[in-house]
Amino acid sequence: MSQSNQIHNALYLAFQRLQWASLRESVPLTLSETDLADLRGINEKISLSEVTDIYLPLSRLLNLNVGAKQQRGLALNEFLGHVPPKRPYIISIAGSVAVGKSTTARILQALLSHWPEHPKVDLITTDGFLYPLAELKRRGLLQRKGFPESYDMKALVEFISAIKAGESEVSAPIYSHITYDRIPDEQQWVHQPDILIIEGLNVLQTGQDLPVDTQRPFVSDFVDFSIYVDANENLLKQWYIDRFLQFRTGAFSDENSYFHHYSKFNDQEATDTAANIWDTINGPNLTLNILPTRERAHLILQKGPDHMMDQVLLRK
Ligand SMILES: Nc1ncnc2c1ncn2[C@@H]1O[C@H](COP(=O)(O)OP(=O)(O)O)[C@@H](O)[C@H]1O
Ligand SMILES: CC(C)(COP(=O)(O)O)[C@@H](O)C(=O)NCCC(=O)O
Repeated sequence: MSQSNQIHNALYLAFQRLQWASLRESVPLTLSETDLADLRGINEKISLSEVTDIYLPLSRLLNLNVGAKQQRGLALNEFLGHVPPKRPYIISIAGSVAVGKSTTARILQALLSHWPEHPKVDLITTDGFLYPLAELKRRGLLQRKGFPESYDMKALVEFISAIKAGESEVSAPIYSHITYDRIPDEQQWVHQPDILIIEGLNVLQTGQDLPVDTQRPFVSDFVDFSIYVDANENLLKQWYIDRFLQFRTGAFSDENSYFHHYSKFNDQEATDTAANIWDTINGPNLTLNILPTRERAHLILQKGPDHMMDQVLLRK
């Protein structure tokens, strides 16, 4: 069954792919060959029609929303009679492991930075706020990686709160998919961007899903526009396995890789291993903690086979 069947129709305007694509008509934005090459650098599998049909209308919608927010800021300035600090517009991107959150985030980062009103667009992933591997082991959470309790939510909320307060420099820890751990002694710095995109499976989670000591505020309190990237679980599992098979010949062959031993696996062994990780960790996390947050999003992007977006749902 398509997961879209479970979404509350009264909450969203639904656009089929072609209807959505037509909403870019008035976008004065065209992509040069260099821009396209940059997008290909993000993910060579991304098709040009996906960019023009889905991401350009989306960048137009986001640009309009950023503009509306900036106008409200001007009204507030006039009312208060002083100039407040520059506060970034915050966009969050949620969804399952392997749905394409980071690819979506990087495409949006590239497209949004073309608009002269907001050229500085930074991107943060919440993976950096996973507890370090040793701490996950100490807490017995190795099989619960990605679950709410595996993140240092307090630090994540402090981070986003500092960004929203307009602090001039804020840092976040960095995660490595190769070492499967936080990178020690390295930070990503954020210096008052016009827009911050924050991507992670937990960005729509609220108090009900989180440990008691981190119940309020939560990430979504600081977010201006939230996106959920959605797909049927059968596809997600397949995309997870495909990515795992690619990693086997790429990242896992690095001797520092946590999964280096998997690089010796044949196709069947690697497929079985990935399917097992999906069935025991990422699949249950999707059902228990990620999918229930979907209807909190302002926009839901629904993908079909080959990562083609077939429906877009926009909150009324
Ligand atoms: N639009 C797309 N077109 C084709 N492949 C994609 C697209 N988005 C993601 N992928 C592929 O799907 C897999 C998961 O994408 P990724 O962005 O790493 O997901 P996430 O950040 O949600 O875990 C990767 O192998 C990636 O190359
Ligand atoms: C780090 C993650 C929790 C987040 O994943 P992402 O959405 O960035 O792909 C995930 O990649 C993960 O490590 N899950 C645990 C099981 C596994 O896939 O190894």
